[in-house]
Amino acid sequence: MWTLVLNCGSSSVKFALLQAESGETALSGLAERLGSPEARLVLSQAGQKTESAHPDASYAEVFALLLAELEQLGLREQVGVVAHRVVHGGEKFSAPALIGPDVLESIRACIPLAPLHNPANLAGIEAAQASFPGLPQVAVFDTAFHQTLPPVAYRYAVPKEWYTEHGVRRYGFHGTSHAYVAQEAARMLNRPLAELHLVTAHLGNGCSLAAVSGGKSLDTSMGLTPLEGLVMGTRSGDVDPNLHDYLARQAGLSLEVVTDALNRRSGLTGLSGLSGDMRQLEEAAVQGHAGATLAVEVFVYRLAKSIAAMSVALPGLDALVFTGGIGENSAGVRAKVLNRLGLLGFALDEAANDAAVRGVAGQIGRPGSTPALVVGTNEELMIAREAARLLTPERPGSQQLGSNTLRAVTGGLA
Ligand SMILES: Nc1ncnc2c1ncn2[C@@H]1O[C@H](COP(=O)(O)OP(=O)(O)O)[C@@H](O)[C@H]1O
Ligand SMILES: CC(=O)OP(=O)(O)O
Ligand SMILES: [Mg+2]
Repeated sequence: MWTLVLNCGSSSVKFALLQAESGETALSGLAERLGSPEARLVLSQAGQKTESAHPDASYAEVFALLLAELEQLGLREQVGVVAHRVVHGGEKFSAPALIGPDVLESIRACIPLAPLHNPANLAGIEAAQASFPGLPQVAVFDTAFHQTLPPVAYRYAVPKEWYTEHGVRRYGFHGTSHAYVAQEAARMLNRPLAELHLVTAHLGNGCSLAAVSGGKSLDTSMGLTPLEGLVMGTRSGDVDPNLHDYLARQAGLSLEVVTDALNRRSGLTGLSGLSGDMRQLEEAAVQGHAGATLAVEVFVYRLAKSIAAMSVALPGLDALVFTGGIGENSAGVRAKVLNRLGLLGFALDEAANDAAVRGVAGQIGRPGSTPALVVGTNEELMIAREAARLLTPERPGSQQLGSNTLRAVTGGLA
């Protein structure tokens, strides 16, 4: 059965049509800069990439283009389930959920906690429901994997009623990616996941760490929202919590202006004054751009510091895992990070590090040192697998959903 996976971001949509069992992918792609004059669609099929410009295209228009493409390939009728990445599920979801009116309402209720992501996720769900009215739609939550965090990791040191009445706690994100690369790391190390203690570093546009012990998340660097923790492409990560107050009094800036700047004009973008794209910054740093050099150095310093802090959650550290666009491709970032982490037993194998680029996974630590692995993430495959696990009752670990339950939660659609 083919699964259509949709990952709707704040200005982009990633999608894949794949088989959950084998990972065989018929079509995948990315629509980015939606709503802007530079909007474009990139499709990958059988190793071939095609790119087209669609100025000012919206989510709905991109979805129509995707459907037309599926139709043309004769695959539209083959889609058996649509699986959606949903960024914030609050405390309600520790597993994927079949989308019905209640689940939609819960996703909507989490909009204030992920204002950049959840509205886009809902737009994707609504578009898919309209186009595939008879099919089960499954939500796979970024937050679900981190529902195993103990209170010591998820509680903030703030008044108790903020937690009990308003849900103020650490939730954590990028859960499907952290879970997937932890499984892959166990395979590469040839050891059971159940006995491994890992720190996983997902370094894309958004960046986060997780401490994964026996396949369970024990701590993570993102918090109530995807703004906390590491330096990211456009997000600040950790700042002094008094920042809003200070800027309001000192510069007359409103809550909205500061929040928007921390999300969209900070991180690598804010530090460099040039770009939030690591590859571009590394190139500019080589040319002597001072802002780019500073941005990369701050990114690396904060990352190394957080990896050391994250290892406190674990009884030991069996390996560090790098993934995401930066983790998979930037040998420079990986080298600088490991060189700062000698105290955790890391020692870089330079040749292995230089060899590990897009699509090439590998061990980049010297023999006898704490292993450091580069692992390609595959959130789409993991989302398809999670959806299949939910919908196939006989599989071990899946939820036992009978057809009546299916009908109930989908409001009669299944
Ligand atoms: N060869 C490379 N060298 C350094 N950074 C790279 C390279 N390729 C991609 N990146 C960086 O990866 C980041 C995007 O990561 P990605 O995981 O694709 O993003 P997203 O979170 O949107 O999925 C960007 O900062 C980009 O510059
Ligand atoms: C939660 C999050 O930060 O997601 P992304 O990296 O896709 O922005
Ligand atoms: Mg990504």
